[in-house]
Amino acid sequence: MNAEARTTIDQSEVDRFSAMAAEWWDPTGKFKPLHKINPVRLTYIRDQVSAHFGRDPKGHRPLEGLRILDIGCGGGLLSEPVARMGGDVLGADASEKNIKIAMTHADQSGVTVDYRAVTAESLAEAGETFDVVLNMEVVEHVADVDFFLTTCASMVRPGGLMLVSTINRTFKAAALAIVGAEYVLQWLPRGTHQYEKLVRPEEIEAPVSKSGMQVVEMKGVFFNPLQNQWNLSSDIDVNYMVLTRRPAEPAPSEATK
Ligand SMILES: C[S@@+](CC[C@H](N)C(=O)[O-])C[C@H]1O[C@@H](n2cnc3c(N)ncnc32)[C@H](O)[C@@H]1O
Ligand SMILES: [Mg+2]
Repeated sequence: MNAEARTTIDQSEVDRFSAMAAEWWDPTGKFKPLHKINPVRLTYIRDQVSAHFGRDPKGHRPLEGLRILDIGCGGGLLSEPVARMGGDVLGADASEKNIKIAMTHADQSGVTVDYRAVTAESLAEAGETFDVVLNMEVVEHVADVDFFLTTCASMVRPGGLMLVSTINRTFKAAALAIVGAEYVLQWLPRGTHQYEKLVRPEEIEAPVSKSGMQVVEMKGVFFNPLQNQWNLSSDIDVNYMVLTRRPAEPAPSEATK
């Protein structure tokens, strides 16, 4: 395929999210699962990014001054709280409708986020770079996972991080995240996730490594029905997050050794 023809946009996926855009900030609406999962993933992001950049995670604005890309930001459920933690956040989404909803909500909440209706490939082409790329719940909705991940990774500065979260392509995920969540519990509209589009850990690790980054750890995120909440877990068979980092550039004196 001609490199210029390569795109990460699966138009039917983007259209599906655009059609639900009005519901982004309704905690009981179609995005309820993302609202429910937000506390556990935000704590993980805050703690990992703080530890990596030598910040106090319990400080007032631990992410102050870090340039952060929230790729596939939707209505901004992550962008806003990350900006509140001090992050200088660029929220990018392929859907203009999502970006409009995100902008209106940020205005109303008094949070500053640089929202743009653009793709990862256009940001990379423009030479944008970031200390942290948040790549949460998007890879299972794009057209070309390998290209999407190498493009996102290319924007991570030396010494920076990328966090990827998605759903594994396993029998257990088909049973819990598709049949359970869409058909039995009806947490999500039917058709939100297609089994073939789910992403295995090695399909994240390969493009990330190819881009010169390393996997630091993988963490499962599991719903506990008794507590009615999501927790971190060592089981990455269903929902999981991958923390990756780009090695820092060697100091000039070391580079010449
Ligand atoms: C499940 S939502 C995740 C939203 C947000 N990251 C979160 O976790 O709260 C997936 C989002 O990815 C966006 N999207 C799909 N394909 C994309 C692409 N190729 N580039 C950028 N955004 C994309 C959709 O429009 C949608 O808003
Ligand atoms: Mg998803």
